[in-house]
Amino acid sequence: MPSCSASPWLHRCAIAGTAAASAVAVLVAARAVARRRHRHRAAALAAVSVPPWLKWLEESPFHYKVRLREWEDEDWRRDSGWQGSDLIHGGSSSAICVPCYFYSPAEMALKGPVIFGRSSESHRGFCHGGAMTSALDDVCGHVAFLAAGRGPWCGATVQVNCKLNKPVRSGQVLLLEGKVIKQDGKKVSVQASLSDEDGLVYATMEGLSIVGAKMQLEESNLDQREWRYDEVSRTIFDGSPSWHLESKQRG
Ligand SMILES: CCCCCCCC(=O)SCCNC(=O)CCNC(=O)[C@H](O)C(C)(C)COP(=O)(O)OP(=O)(O)OC[C@H]1O[C@@H](n2cnc3c(N)ncnc32)[C@H](O)[C@@H]1OP(=O)(O)O
Repeated sequence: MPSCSASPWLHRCAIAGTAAASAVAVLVAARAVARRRHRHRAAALAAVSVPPWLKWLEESPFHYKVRLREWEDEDWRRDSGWQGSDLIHGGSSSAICVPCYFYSPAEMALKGPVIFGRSSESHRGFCHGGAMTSALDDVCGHVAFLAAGRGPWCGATVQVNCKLNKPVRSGQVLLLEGKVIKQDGKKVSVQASLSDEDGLVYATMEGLSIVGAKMQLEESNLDQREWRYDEVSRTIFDGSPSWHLESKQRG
């Protein structure tokens, strides 16, 4: 290091260089933290993944696993304008947790396990009817977006008419299924159900979702995303090119 008194200019350069190096170090550390958080989140989702009786969904040649970046990447989610965690796709600590969805284009049907967590409880040991309805609402929206072929969040669920047939125990894992039965312009009619391993039906829904609706006052690239199908991994991604590639590399 040159003498400071001998060369104030060199001294300033050295300080600037040190500051730049620190900034780079902070950036690298922040990236590492983000990557670690991402891995933890993916591990948390994997930990609550598909129960043995629904493993066939992972192996089915007719189904594609659906991956939305906002379900998996908390940092990206926060930086992209989301303000909280997803009611349904927020991971194992959620009251209602769908760890993954599988879509069959041929059937226009979306299926996935749903875990009603301890905080979904209402009456002693049983889960809240609103929790069952929320799960059905979620599948109604997402199956409509997939079947309409546009992209994620291209509309909303506007009707969920549910029939709650049997009480669901808090902690219970059920199969959540939604199927498009009709599309009339922007209106997509969906039938959905919650059933268990033995085929017992706990709830059914006749729902309506609207597609091609403007959901944000100011639209951004996020609202223009399209579904991307990856035939090798049998996955549907949310269409952000970098996310698609990064996810493929990670497997
Ligand atoms: C975002 C979804 C993610 C999926 C998983 C999560 C599910 C959700 O929680 S979604 C969030 C909860 N839902 C909402 O907040 C929806 C609130 N509603 C809305 O914002 C608006 O109704 C919106 C934007 C969806 C539709 O508005 P807009 O694009 O102006 O549609 P609009 O022209 O009024 O209606 C289109 C058609 O749908 C019909 N329609 C609209 N709402 C309803 C309704 N509730 N019931 C029956 N029909 C309806 C209209 O009658 C019209 O029919 P037609 O074409 O025959 O005349």
